[in-house]
Amino acid sequence: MALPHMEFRAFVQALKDDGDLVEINEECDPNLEVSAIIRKVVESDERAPLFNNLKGQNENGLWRILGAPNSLRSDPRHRYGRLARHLNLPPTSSMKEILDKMVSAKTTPPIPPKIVETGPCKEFRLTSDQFDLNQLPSPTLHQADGGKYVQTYGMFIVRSPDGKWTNWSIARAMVHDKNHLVGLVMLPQHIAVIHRMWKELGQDMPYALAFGVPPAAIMAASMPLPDGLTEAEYIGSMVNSPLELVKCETIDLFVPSTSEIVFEGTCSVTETATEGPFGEMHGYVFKGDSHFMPVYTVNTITHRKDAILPVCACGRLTDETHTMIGPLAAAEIGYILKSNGLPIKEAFSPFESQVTWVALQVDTEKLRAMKTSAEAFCRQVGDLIFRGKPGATIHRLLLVGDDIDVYDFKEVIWAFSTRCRPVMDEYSYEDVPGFPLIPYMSHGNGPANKGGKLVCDCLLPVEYTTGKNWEAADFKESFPPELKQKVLDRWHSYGF
Ligand SMILES: Cc1cc2c3c(c1C)C(C)(C)C[C@H]1C=C(c4ccccc4)[C@]4(C(=O)NC(=O)N=C4N2C[C@H](O)[C@H](O)[C@H](O)COP(=O)(O)O)N31
Ligand SMILES: [K+]
Repeated sequence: MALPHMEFRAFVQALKDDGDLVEINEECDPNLEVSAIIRKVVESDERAPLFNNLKGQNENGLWRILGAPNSLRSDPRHRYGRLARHLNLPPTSSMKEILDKMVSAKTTPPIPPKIVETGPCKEFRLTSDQFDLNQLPSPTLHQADGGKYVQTYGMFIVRSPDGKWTNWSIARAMVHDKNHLVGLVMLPQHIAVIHRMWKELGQDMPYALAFGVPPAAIMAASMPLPDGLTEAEYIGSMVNSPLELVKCETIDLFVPSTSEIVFEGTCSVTETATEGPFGEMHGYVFKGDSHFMPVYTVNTITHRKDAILPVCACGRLTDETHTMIGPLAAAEIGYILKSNGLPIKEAFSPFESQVTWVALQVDTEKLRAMKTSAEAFCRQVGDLIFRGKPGATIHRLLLVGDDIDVYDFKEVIWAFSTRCRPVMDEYSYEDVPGFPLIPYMSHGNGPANKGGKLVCDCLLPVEYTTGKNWEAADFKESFPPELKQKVLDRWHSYGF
């Protein structure tokens, strides 16, 4: 078996070896029961549930379900252990180490994938008359959802008509009928950009949808990497070995050879159907909130024996939409600011902001050397991020000083609450694309797709000129080191 970050089945075994898996062998109903269990798991950072016995499985065990594939662990020492296992990092890794790994391939040469003849994803093959997506255990995730969201943690593979750019990404999709899905295809996402290219040609877009791909791949699929970048090469470079891909049966695309399940077909550039509502990443499902979205035809399914479908039952904290979408966008945002020469040290999207904020730690010594004003600096940051794709889902950028750990929300909210004067220290952006999935946008008072963004300056004026002129009234900063050491040494003998 390959390493956990390179093969999904090995990843599931690694969770089991970590004591981070609960195997449920009694029959569970994919209609809400499975999702209710996953919801309870992710709301309490419980171990990942593997449902081995689903109502509706076919004779070859298609399919089982792994819930909460990339959510949090309750032990603070292994909080991000499931994410770390996606990247072959130690389970004690911090979020900083995980995100640094995700940007590490920006400065190393791409490693193209290796094409192999066949692989485990080819063990079984079903043509469209041999399966019915409504009979298979496609899960209903929230009672008000508009359909069975079978696709929440699989990877769409689509390629530009000229063949130069192959994009891997996660985008949701629900069962439309026996052999069709309908899925969210929305700009500025690359799947929508490429869909438009095919639409201009008047040709339906070939796609593959691979479930249970190498965990390192699904991480990059969820990251807003630059336009035109082929994730397969990026991931190869990130893990320092070529990904093994195998050709699809019916279309000219390639999928990871160890994928658990592969759907193949074409995404219509003309036919749409109602998609949604869906219990989304910000924690809401609005009844009747559906839109017309493209229809995907599923021509062929190939899969492993007893294949596992990974499922993200998204909504309120803390699931994959929070551990991945916000932090991975923050990693890209931090990289963009640094590569434009701005004095940014760390970038993170706090879960408590429902990943609508990114906190940016500023190197204030370098900031002072810039001899800039708060307004000029904040506008520089806002213009770079709010007018680009990686910032699409973020509505507040918080600039904080060296003393604030952006990975610790208590620190971030302290700086925001005490150093950013409402209105005066906030720089608004109403003329940039907005993120229509946030309720104050989709169901708010203003336009759903435009504006509603702020750069919040949580740096006090002295941090721009002469530097921090205060001490925090806390144990760390308000006592001489030798006294602190004495207190720590004697903590237990005092009686604590
Ligand atoms: C990890 C994860 C990511 C996403 C989603 C989900 C999970 C679990 C589910 C649970 C299915 C919920 C929705 C929520 C989704 C969503 C929709 C729009 C914006 C953000 C999220 C959405 C979706 O339906 N449509 C979409 O276009 N992008 C999604 N992303 C983000 C997307 O994978 C990243 O943005 C990535 O960077 C794409 O690649 P590229 O285009 O940059 O190359 N999808
Ligand atoms: K991507």
